[in-house]
Amino acid sequence: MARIDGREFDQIRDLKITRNYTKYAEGSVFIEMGDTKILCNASIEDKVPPFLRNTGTGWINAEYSMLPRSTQQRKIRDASRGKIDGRSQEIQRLIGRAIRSVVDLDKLGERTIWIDCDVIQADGGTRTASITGAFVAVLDAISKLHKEKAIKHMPVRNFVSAISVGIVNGEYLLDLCYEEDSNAQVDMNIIMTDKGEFVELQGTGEECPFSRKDLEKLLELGEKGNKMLLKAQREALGEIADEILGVDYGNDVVIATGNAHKLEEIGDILKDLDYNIYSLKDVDLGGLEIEENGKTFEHNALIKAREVAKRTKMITIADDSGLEVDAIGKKPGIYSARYAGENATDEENRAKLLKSLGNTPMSQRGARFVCCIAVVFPDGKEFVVRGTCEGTIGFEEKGSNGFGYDNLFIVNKYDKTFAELPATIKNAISHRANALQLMKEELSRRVGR
Ligand SMILES: O=c1nc[nH]c2c1ncn2[C@H]1C[C@H](O)[C@@H](COP(=O)(O)OP(=O)(O)OP(=O)(O)O)O1
Ligand SMILES: [Mg+2]
Repeated sequence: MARIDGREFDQIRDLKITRNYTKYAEGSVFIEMGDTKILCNASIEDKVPPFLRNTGTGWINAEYSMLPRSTQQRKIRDASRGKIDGRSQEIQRLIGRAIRSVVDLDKLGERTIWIDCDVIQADGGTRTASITGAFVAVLDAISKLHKEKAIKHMPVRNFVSAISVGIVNGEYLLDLCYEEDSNAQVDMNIIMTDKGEFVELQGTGEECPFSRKDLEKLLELGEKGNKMLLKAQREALGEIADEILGVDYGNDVVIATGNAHKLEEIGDILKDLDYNIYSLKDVDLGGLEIEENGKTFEHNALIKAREVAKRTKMITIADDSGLEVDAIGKKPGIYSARYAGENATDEENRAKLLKSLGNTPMSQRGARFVCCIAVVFPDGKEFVVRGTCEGTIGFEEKGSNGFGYDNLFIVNKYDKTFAELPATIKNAISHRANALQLMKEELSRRVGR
């Protein structure tokens, strides 16, 4: 059955978030969701309620109110009635809880943030839109404090938003307008963070109890809706959002290596990160030759990543790696690929290594693989990490897996060469695995995934 405003069952209403709507409040947001329109102001007061005095901890309090003519029939002002009704009371406590759930009150210091949500026009979903708008206002207000250095560390951990879902005439619907809300058999408010976690669920089957399956369907819709709200909040906040969510560099990553084995190992370790992974072959940069003229693994990795990032405008990952053998002064080091000459094959390089070590006894054939991974972002930001793996250089080649010096490198932990071990083990303990683990941690800090 078609919805009264022609939306799909999983479509939210037109959403508009306007920041700096009024001029006095530290954070002022006007949120419009279809015909629901709410002014959400966040004000900062330099004191806290008595129970928090001298604790260094802050507080967030919310008030919610509907203007007399926000509804179809005029509603008497709270002030004229002399008290706020139970519904408003319940809603304002919900808003307070939702916003507090994503803010570190300790880091806020002894301050109170007052959230005022005033409904200008109500067409369903006012409590959820209040939360979505109030979060933006609060983040704006807190960012100001942070910018002025009144607070040291950003107290906002996550984004939070809220949306309604329900079952109307037997259909699961996202973002109910008033008409739908008042005909709903089940209605539910779903408050979530950007991490996809739930902050609060308010579901009632007053008209008709609902099943576990119904609940799952509703949660799925709620998740979808909150994702759209998050996107709108992020767009409205611009750079301020990046501080909390990480920068959104898109989903494309290119691995800048001419080495098919590295490509496979790196791709394997990154596959759970939800990126589209491209290789140099996919991006076609002509016969690009990058001169690895750095003096360290770190520098060479950066040289490769920078060049490819500049040309592809994608997040670029490059690896520079090699073998350090202690008995020969950490050679071949950064020259590992060209140890036996500029276009040397792996075989030639290994032969040269065995020759240079000669009869050096096992106890003095200690070595380590080193891997530096550089990540360069489209905006030029970059970082580099290093991973190592300790071992010993054997007297002869053993095993047929892997590449490069693998069949000469006996891993201490297994007493077998990398070429004798299955890829699953190598990819769990190698220098590259260790570097990639560090890379993943730093990457997720920066891009928020
Ligand atoms: O897990 C490994 N197992 C065996 N050997 C390894 C490994 N990791 C690096 N290696 C050796 C191969 C090459 O001799 C040198 C890397 O040189 P390096 O310039 O970083 O790589 P590359 O020229 O093959 O590819 P590219 O620069 O396009 O990424 O170290
Ligand atoms: Mg190379």
